[in-house]
Amino acid sequence: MLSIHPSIDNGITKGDSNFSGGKLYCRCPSNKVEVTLGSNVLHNHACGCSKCWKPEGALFSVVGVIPVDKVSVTANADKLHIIDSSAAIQRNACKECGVHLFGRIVNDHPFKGLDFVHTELSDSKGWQEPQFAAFVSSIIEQGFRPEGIDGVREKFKSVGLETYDVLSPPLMDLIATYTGQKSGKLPAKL
Ligand SMILES: N[C@@H](CCC(=O)N[C@@H](CSCO)C(=O)NCC(=O)O)C(=O)O
Ligand SMILES: [Zn+2]
Ligand SMILES: [Zn+2]
Repeated sequence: MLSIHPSIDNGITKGDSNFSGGKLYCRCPSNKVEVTLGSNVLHNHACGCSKCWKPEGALFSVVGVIPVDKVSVTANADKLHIIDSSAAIQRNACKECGVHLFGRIVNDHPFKGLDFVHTELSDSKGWQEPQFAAFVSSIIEQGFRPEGIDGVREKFKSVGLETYDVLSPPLMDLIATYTGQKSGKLPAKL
Protein backbone atom coordinates (compact mmCIF):
# COMPACT_ATOMS: atom_id res chain seq x y z
CA MET A 1 0.00 0.00 0.00
CA LEU A 2 1.16 3.48 -0.88
CA SER A 3 2.22 5.43 2.20
CA ILE A 4 1.83 9.20 2.27
CA HIS A 5 3.36 9.32 5.76
CA PRO A 6 2.76 7.18 8.85
CA SER A 7 1.17 10.11 10.73
CA ILE A 8 -1.32 10.75 7.89
CA ASP A 9 -2.11 7.32 6.38
CA ASN A 10 -4.64 6.35 9.09
CA GLY A 11 -6.01 9.82 9.78
CA ILE A 12 -4.59 12.69 11.75
CA THR A 13 -4.33 12.98 15.56
CA LYS A 14 -4.95 16.55 16.75
CA GLY A 15 -2.22 18.19 18.82
CA ASP A 16 -2.60 19.80 22.22
CA SER A 17 -2.76 23.61 22.24
CA ASN A 18 -1.12 23.67 25.71
CA PHE A 19 1.79 21.44 24.68
CA SER A 20 5.12 23.12 25.42
CA GLY A 21 7.78 21.07 23.62
CA GLY A 22 9.94 17.99 24.01
CA LYS A 23 12.99 16.17 22.70
CA LEU A 24 13.82 14.82 19.25
CA TYR A 25 16.13 11.84 18.81
CA CYS A 26 17.92 10.47 15.77
CA ARG A 27 17.39 6.82 14.88
CA CYS A 28 20.82 5.45 15.90
CA PRO A 29 20.53 2.48 18.30
CA SER A 30 22.90 4.21 20.75
CA ASN A 31 24.55 7.61 21.24
CA LYS A 32 21.52 9.28 19.72
CA VAL A 33 21.67 12.90 18.69
CA GLU A 34 19.22 14.70 21.00
CA VAL A 35 17.61 18.04 20.20
CA THR A 36 15.49 19.82 22.80
CA LEU A 37 12.60 21.97 21.54
CA GLY A 38 11.30 24.58 23.99
CA SER A 39 7.87 25.03 22.40
CA ASN A 40 5.39 23.40 20.06
CA VAL A 41 5.88 23.80 16.29
CA LEU A 42 3.94 26.05 13.88
CA HIS A 43 2.86 25.59 10.26
CA ASN A 44 3.39 21.83 10.51
CA HIS A 45 2.85 20.36 7.05
CA ALA A 46 3.38 17.41 4.75
CA CYS A 47 6.10 18.29 2.22
CA GLY A 48 6.67 16.40 -1.02
CA CYS A 49 9.88 18.20 -1.93
CA SER A 50 13.05 16.26 -2.62
CA LYS A 51 15.06 17.87 0.18
CA CYS A 52 13.05 17.30 3.33
CA TRP A 53 13.70 14.08 5.29
CA LYS A 54 11.09 11.36 4.80
CA PRO A 55 10.80 8.17 6.83
CA GLU A 56 11.48 4.90 4.94
CA GLY A 57 8.72 4.14 2.41
CA ALA A 58 6.88 7.47 2.79
CA LEU A 59 6.14 9.77 -0.15
CA PHE A 60 6.06 12.87 2.06
CA SER A 61 7.96 14.44 4.88
CA VAL A 62 6.10 16.04 7.78
CA VAL A 63 7.90 19.20 8.85
CA GLY A 64 7.08 22.18 11.05
CA VAL A 65 8.83 25.38 12.11
CA ILE A 66 9.97 26.66 15.50
CA PRO A 67 11.89 29.81 16.55
CA VAL A 68 15.62 29.16 16.44
CA ASP A 69 16.03 30.24 20.10
CA LYS A 70 13.76 27.34 21.13
CA VAL A 71 16.10 24.75 19.56
CA SER A 72 19.18 23.32 21.25
CA VAL A 73 21.30 20.26 20.55
CA THR A 74 21.54 18.56 23.94
CA ALA A 75 23.49 15.35 23.15
CA ASN A 76 25.90 13.98 20.54
CA ALA A 77 26.16 17.19 18.51
CA ASP A 78 29.41 15.86 17.01
CA LYS A 79 27.38 13.41 14.90
CA LEU A 80 25.63 16.22 13.00
CA HIS A 81 26.61 17.44 9.55
CA ILE A 82 25.02 19.85 7.08
CA ILE A 83 23.65 18.01 4.04
CA ASP A 84 23.88 20.92 1.57
CA SER A 85 25.30 24.20 2.81
CA SER A 86 24.20 25.98 -0.38
CA ALA A 87 20.48 25.25 0.24
CA ALA A 88 18.29 27.94 1.81
CA ILE A 89 17.47 25.51 4.60
CA GLN A 90 20.69 23.99 5.99
CA ARG A 91 19.55 20.53 7.04
CA ASN A 92 21.55 19.20 9.97
CA ALA A 93 21.48 15.39 9.76
CA CYS A 94 22.98 12.54 11.76
CA LYS A 95 26.06 11.26 9.91
CA GLU A 96 25.27 7.69 10.98
CA CYS A 97 21.50 7.15 10.60
CA GLY A 98 20.77 9.97 8.13
CA VAL A 99 17.82 11.48 10.02
CA HIS A 100 17.48 15.29 9.78
CA LEU A 101 17.39 16.83 13.27
CA PHE A 102 16.85 20.48 12.30
CA GLY A 103 17.03 22.69 9.21
CA ARG A 104 18.35 26.21 9.78
CA ILE A 105 18.21 29.30 7.57
CA VAL A 106 21.42 31.31 7.83
CA ASN A 107 21.15 33.63 4.81
CA ASP A 108 18.73 36.47 4.22
CA HIS A 109 15.32 34.76 3.79
CA PRO A 110 11.67 35.43 4.74
CA PHE A 111 11.73 32.52 7.21
CA LYS A 112 15.09 33.38 8.79
CA GLY A 113 14.83 32.85 12.55
CA LEU A 114 12.76 29.69 12.17
CA ASP A 115 14.15 26.13 12.19
CA PHE A 116 12.49 23.24 10.33
CA VAL A 117 11.95 20.10 12.44
CA HIS A 118 10.26 16.68 12.27
CA THR A 119 8.17 16.05 15.41
CA GLU A 120 7.85 12.32 14.63
CA LEU A 121 11.39 12.05 16.04
CA SER A 122 9.90 12.70 19.48
CA ASP A 123 8.21 10.26 21.89
CA SER A 124 6.08 13.06 23.34
CA LYS A 125 2.44 13.53 22.37
CA GLY A 126 0.76 16.89 21.72
CA TRP A 127 2.75 18.29 18.81
CA GLN A 128 0.72 20.34 16.34
CA GLU A 129 -0.84 18.06 13.72
CA PRO A 130 -0.14 18.62 9.98
CA GLN A 131 -2.13 21.62 8.71
CA PHE A 132 -1.78 21.23 4.92
CA ALA A 133 0.16 19.42 2.20
CA ALA A 134 2.86 21.36 0.33
CA PHE A 135 4.91 20.69 -2.82
CA VAL A 136 2.58 17.82 -3.79
CA SER A 137 3.55 17.77 -7.48
CA SER A 138 7.25 17.62 -6.46
CA ILE A 139 6.90 13.87 -5.80
CA ILE A 140 6.56 13.41 -9.58
CA GLU A 141 10.06 14.90 -10.03
CA GLN A 142 11.29 12.12 -7.75
CA GLY A 143 9.75 9.32 -9.86
CA PHE A 144 6.12 9.13 -8.71
CA ARG A 145 3.94 8.34 -11.76
CA PRO A 146 1.84 11.42 -12.66
CA GLU A 147 -1.32 9.35 -13.26
CA GLY A 148 -1.38 8.59 -9.52
CA ILE A 149 -1.21 12.19 -8.29
CA ASP A 150 -4.99 12.74 -8.15
CA GLY A 151 -5.22 9.77 -5.77
CA VAL A 152 -2.58 11.39 -3.54
CA ARG A 153 -4.52 14.67 -3.49
CA GLU A 154 -7.74 12.79 -2.71
CA LYS A 155 -6.06 10.98 0.19
CA PHE A 156 -4.99 14.31 1.71
CA LYS A 157 -8.51 15.71 1.26
CA SER A 158 -10.00 12.59 2.92
CA VAL A 159 -8.02 13.29 6.10
CA GLY A 160 -8.95 17.00 5.98
CA LEU A 161 -5.76 18.47 4.51
CA GLU A 162 -5.72 21.01 1.69
CA THR A 163 -3.08 20.43 -0.99
CA TYR A 164 -0.73 22.93 -2.66
CA ASP A 165 2.12 22.68 -5.14
CA VAL A 166 4.12 25.29 -3.25
CA LEU A 167 3.44 26.33 0.37
CA SER A 168 0.05 27.38 1.78
CA PRO A 169 -1.37 30.81 0.76
CA PRO A 170 -0.52 32.50 4.12
CA LEU A 171 3.12 31.37 3.83
CA MET A 172 3.34 32.37 0.16
CA ASP A 173 1.89 35.78 1.12
CA LEU A 174 4.62 36.18 3.75
CA ILE A 175 7.29 35.37 1.14
CA ALA A 176 5.72 37.79 -1.36
CA THR A 177 5.51 40.55 1.25
CA TYR A 178 9.18 40.07 2.11
CA THR A 179 10.11 40.19 -1.61
CA GLY A 180 7.97 43.30 -2.21
CA GLN A 181 9.55 45.08 0.77
CA LYS A 182 13.05 44.10 -0.32
CA SER A 183 12.53 45.56 -3.80
CA GLY A 184 10.94 48.70 -2.37
CA LYS A 185 7.57 48.09 -4.08
CA LEU A 186 6.01 47.75 -0.64
CA PRO A 187 6.80 50.05 2.30
CA ALA A 188 9.12 48.57 4.96
CA LYS A 189 6.46 49.24 7.55
CA LEU A 190 2.98 47.92 6.75
N1 LIG B 1 10.55 20.93 -6.50
C1 LIG B 1 11.63 21.20 -5.56
C2 LIG B 1 11.08 22.09 -4.47
C3 LIG B 1 12.01 22.28 -3.32
C4 LIG B 1 11.55 23.42 -2.42
O1 LIG B 1 11.48 24.56 -2.87
N2 LIG B 1 11.25 23.13 -1.13
C5 LIG B 1 10.79 24.18 -0.26
C6 LIG B 1 10.00 23.58 0.91
S1 LIG B 1 10.87 22.69 2.12
C7 LIG B 1 9.80 22.70 3.49
O2 LIG B 1 8.56 23.11 3.29
C8 LIG B 1 11.90 25.06 0.23
O3 LIG B 1 11.64 26.11 0.79
N3 LIG B 1 13.13 24.65 0.05
C9 LIG B 1 14.30 25.42 0.43
C10 LIG B 1 15.42 24.45 0.73
O4 LIG B 1 15.17 23.24 0.66
O5 LIG B 1 16.52 24.87 1.09
C11 LIG B 1 12.14 19.88 -4.99
O6 LIG B 1 11.33 18.96 -4.82
O7 LIG B 1 13.34 19.79 -4.72
ZN1 LIG C 1 21.76 8.87 14.25
ZN1 LIG D 1 10.36 20.21 1.80
